[in-house]
Amino acid sequence: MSSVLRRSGQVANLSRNYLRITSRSHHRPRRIPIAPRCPCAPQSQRWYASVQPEDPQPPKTNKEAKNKAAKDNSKQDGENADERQPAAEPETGEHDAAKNSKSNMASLSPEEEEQLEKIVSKLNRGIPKGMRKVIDATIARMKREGIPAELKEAMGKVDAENMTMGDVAKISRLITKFGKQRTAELSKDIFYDNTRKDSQAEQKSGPHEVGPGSSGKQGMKEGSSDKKGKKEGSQGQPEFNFDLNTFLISGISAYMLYRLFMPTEMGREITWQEFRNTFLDKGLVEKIVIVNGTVAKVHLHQNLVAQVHPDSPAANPNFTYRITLGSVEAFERKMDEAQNSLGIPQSERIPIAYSSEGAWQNLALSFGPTLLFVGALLLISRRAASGAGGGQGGIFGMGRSRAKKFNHETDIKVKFSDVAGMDEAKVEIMEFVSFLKEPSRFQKLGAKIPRGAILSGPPGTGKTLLAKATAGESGVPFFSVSGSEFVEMFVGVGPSRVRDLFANARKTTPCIIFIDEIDAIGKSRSKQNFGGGNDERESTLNQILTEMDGFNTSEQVVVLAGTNRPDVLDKALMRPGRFDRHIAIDKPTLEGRKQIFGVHLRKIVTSENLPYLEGRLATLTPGFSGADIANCVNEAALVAARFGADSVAMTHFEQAIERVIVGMEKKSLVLSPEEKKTVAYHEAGHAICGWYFEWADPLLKVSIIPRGQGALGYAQYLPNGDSYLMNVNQLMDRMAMTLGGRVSEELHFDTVTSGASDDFKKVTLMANSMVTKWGMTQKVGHLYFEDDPSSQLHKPFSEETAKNIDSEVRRIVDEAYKQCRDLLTEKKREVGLVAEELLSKEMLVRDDMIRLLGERPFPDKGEWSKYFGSKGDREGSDMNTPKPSGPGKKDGGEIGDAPPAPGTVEPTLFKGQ
Ligand SMILES: Nc1ncnc2c1ncn2[C@@H]1O[C@H](COP(=O)(O)OP(=O)(O)OP(=O)(O)O)[C@@H](O)[C@H]1O
Repeated sequence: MSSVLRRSGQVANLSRNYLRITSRSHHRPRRIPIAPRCPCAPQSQRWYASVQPEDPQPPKTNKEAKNKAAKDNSKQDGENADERQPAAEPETGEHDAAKNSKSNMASLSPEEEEQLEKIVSKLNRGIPKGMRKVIDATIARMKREGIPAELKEAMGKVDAENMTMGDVAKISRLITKFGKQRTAELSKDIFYDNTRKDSQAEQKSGPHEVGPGSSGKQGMKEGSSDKKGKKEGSQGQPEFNFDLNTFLISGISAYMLYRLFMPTEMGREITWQEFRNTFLDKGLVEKIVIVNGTVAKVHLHQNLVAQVHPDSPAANPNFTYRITLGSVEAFERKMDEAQNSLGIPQSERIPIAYSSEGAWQNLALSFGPTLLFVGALLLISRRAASGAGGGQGGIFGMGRSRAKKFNHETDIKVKFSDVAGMDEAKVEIMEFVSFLKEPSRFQKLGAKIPRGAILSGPPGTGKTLLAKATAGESGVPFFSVSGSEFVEMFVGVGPSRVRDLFANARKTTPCIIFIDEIDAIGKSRSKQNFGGGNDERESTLNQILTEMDGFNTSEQVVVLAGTNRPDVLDKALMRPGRFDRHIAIDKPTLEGRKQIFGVHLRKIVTSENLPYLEGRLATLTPGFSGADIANCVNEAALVAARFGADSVAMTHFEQAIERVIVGMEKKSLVLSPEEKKTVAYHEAGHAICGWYFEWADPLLKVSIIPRGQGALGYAQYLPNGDSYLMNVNQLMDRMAMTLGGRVSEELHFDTVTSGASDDFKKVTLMANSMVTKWGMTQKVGHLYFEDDPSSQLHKPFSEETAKNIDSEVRRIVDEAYKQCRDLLTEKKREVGLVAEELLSKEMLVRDDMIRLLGERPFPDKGEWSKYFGSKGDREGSDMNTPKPSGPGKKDGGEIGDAPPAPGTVEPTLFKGQ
C-alpha cells in the first residue's frame, strides 16, 4: 500500500518535472525535453538489492507525497487533470492483480507490439540505460507471454505519437504492475544478459544522461543501486565462507571493543556513611549483594532514583555502588542497627544476598602469566631433551638430521668425467669407489678400508663436486650436510643430529656421507674459545668421532668431509681410523684449467675451435678456481645473449674474463680531460716498462676505461705459464714495471697524483718479502720473519735487524725506481705515443703496441706465444688477437659499480706475492 502511495507520489513528481522541462523548453533551446522516467525503475532496483527492502515509509510521509502529487497535478492543465486519478489509484489492486495476472493476460498482435514499442521508446527517453534494460526486459516478456488486459485496453486508447502525461503515467503504472509480478524471471532475463558489460559502462554515464533537477539525482541513485543489484545478481546467491580463525578473531575483537566502550557494569566505591545518608535513609535501596565476602553491591530502586536524582549515574540500570567490607558480620550488624534505628519492620528489611562472582577470571588473571611462563619453559626443555636424548628428532624434529639424501639412481648425475683437472685427487678417491663397488676384493686380503677422507682446498676447487662424483661413480646414495647444520642453540641437538645422520646412513648402506665445511664443528678443541670453550660443538665433534669409531669394517659407509681450513681441524679427526685420507685439492694448473674449460664449454653453443679456445682461455685465467671457470663460461654466454649473438665467440669470453678480473666497466664515471690524460700516461708508463724489460710479463692489454674494484685504468699482463718461482731479475723487473706509472707521471707532468698508491703497496710488499722471507739481501741474510700481526708488539728481530730490513727494503725499491726512470727517460717519446693512442682509443692490445713500437725485443715463451704471439698460431682458428676497440667503444656492455682510486690493476698475481 505504502509503496503504491510512494509510487503515485513519484509519478506526480515525474509528471511535474516533465511539465516543467517541456514548458521551459523555449528558454533552453539546446536542452532536449525528456520524457518522465518510468516509475517501474525505482521498483526494479529493489528487486535485485542485496539488502532487505526498506520498511514502508510511515503513512504520514506517503500522505504528504500523495498530497504533494495532488497539488502538483492540480497545477497542470485541464487535459492532464482527467488522468491524475490513475496515478494514485492502484492502492489495493496490486495484490489482486498479482493473483489474477495469469487469467487476465491477452496476447499481442504484431500491430499492438509495434504500438507497445513506440510507447516504450517514448518512456525510455531520458532515463539511464540500466533502467531501460529493466523496461525492455519487461516488454520482451510481455511479447512472449502477452500483456495484462488492462494494459492492452489502455494502449488501445492512446496515440503513441502524442501521449499526454496521463497516458505516460497510466502505462508506466501498468508496466510496473506486470514487472512486479514477474520479478524473479525478470532478474534472470536482465542479469544473465550477455550485454551486461555494456550496460555497466553506460550506467556509469547514466547520471549524465538523465535530465536536470530531482530526476537527475534519482537517476544517479538508481544507477548505483542498479549496479549493486547487478553485481549480486551475476554472482547468484552471496557466498558464505566460514573461516574459523577469522570468525574467532573478529569475535574476540568485537567483544573487546564492546567491553571497552560498553562496560557491562559501571559503579563507584562509596563509604558506609555515604550509603547510609544518601540511599538507606531515603529508602532507595532495593537489595544488597555481597560478592566473595569482600564487596557489597548496592542495588537501588531504579525508578525511584530516576525520579529523585534524574541526573545521577545511579539512574542507569547497570550502575551499582560498592562498599568494600572489612567483615561480612560487621556489615550485617551495621545494617541491622541502621534499619532498627529507621524503624523498618523485619518483614520489610533489605534483603542481603551472597555470591562468588568472577572466581574463575580472578584465578586466571592471577595465575595465567605464571602458568604460561612455566608452560613455555616446559616446552623448551622438552624440545631440548628430546633433541638430545631420543635421536628420533623429538616432537619438533629438532634432533633430526638435516642431511639431504641424493638418490644414486635419479639425483646423482655427476661422474668423474665431469670433474676435470684433479687427477691425483681422483686416483686417491677412486679407492673408495672400488671399495663401495667391490668390498670383497679388499676384505679377502684382510685390508681395512679407510673410513673417510678430508678434501681440503681453496673455495670453489671442486671438493663437493668430487664427493658427488664419487657417489655417482660408485652408484650409492649420497648424504650431504653442512657442518653448520649441526650447530643449534639448544644443548644436545648437534650430537643428536650426528647420531640421526649416521643411523640413517647405516640403514641405506652402502652410502657416502659428505660433511661440507667440517671446520664449523671439527675445529681443534684446544683452539676454541677461552673460558670453557664451546661444549655443544665439542660434544658434536665427539659424537662424530664416536660414530666413525663405531663403524665396523663391513658397514660400507664412507665419510667425506670438505674444508677450506684444514689447519684448524682437530687432530683427533685426522687420525687413522677416522678421516685417514687427506686429499688436498689446489687451484688448477694450466693443464687443469684447460680440462675444466673443456668440461664447461661442452654445455654452451660456440663455433670456436675448442682445443684452441680451451688453451687460450686457460692461459688467460691463471689463478682461477674451477668455480671461477664455470662462472666465466656462463658469464660469456650471458654476454653473447646480451648482444644477440647466435654462438659464444672469443670476444665474449674475453669480456667475461675481464669482468671477473677487474670488474664491470664504469660507464657512469666520466673523467675530466686532465684526469684522463694522467691515467693514459700512467698506464703508458706501465705498458712501456712491460714491453722493454726482459723479465717482465708480456703485456696483453692496457686500458683507460674505468672499471669496478677501484681502477681508473689497468694494464693486463700474462705470466709465462703458471710461475711458481721467481728470481731476483724477475722481481726487480716487475717492481720497476709497477713503478712505471708514477715515473711516467713525473716525467710528463708538473706534479704527481695519488693514483700510484696501490703500486707502491705492491712494490713494498715485494721488497719486504725479498728481505724478510726470501733471503735475497746480504745485509739481513737468510732469515725468515713472519708478518704475524700478533708479533707486532714483540718483534722477532732486534732493533738493528729492523733498521737493516728498513734500509734494505728502501734500497731495493730505490733501485727498481732508478731502473724504471732510466728506461722511461730513454723511451719518453714511446710513452707519449702509447699515451696519445690510448687517449684516442681507450684500449690497446698487443697488436697496437707492435704497430706503435715494433716487435718486443725479447722472444715470447711457451703457451704465451702459441696463443698470443703476434703471428698468431691459431691452429685452425680464424680468431685474431683481441681487436682494438674504436674510440669510446668497449666490447662489454657492463655498468660500473664502486668509485675507484686511480691506479693500475695487475690481475695476474705471481706466487708468493
Ligand atoms: N675440477 C672441476 N671440474 C669441473 N667443474 C668444477 C671443478 N671444480 C669446480 N667446478 C665448478 O665449480 C662449482 C663449485 O664447485 P664446488 O662446490 O665443488 O666447490 P667447493 O670446493 O666444494 O667449494 P667450497 O669450498 O666453497 O664449498 C662446481 O659446481 C663446478 O661447476
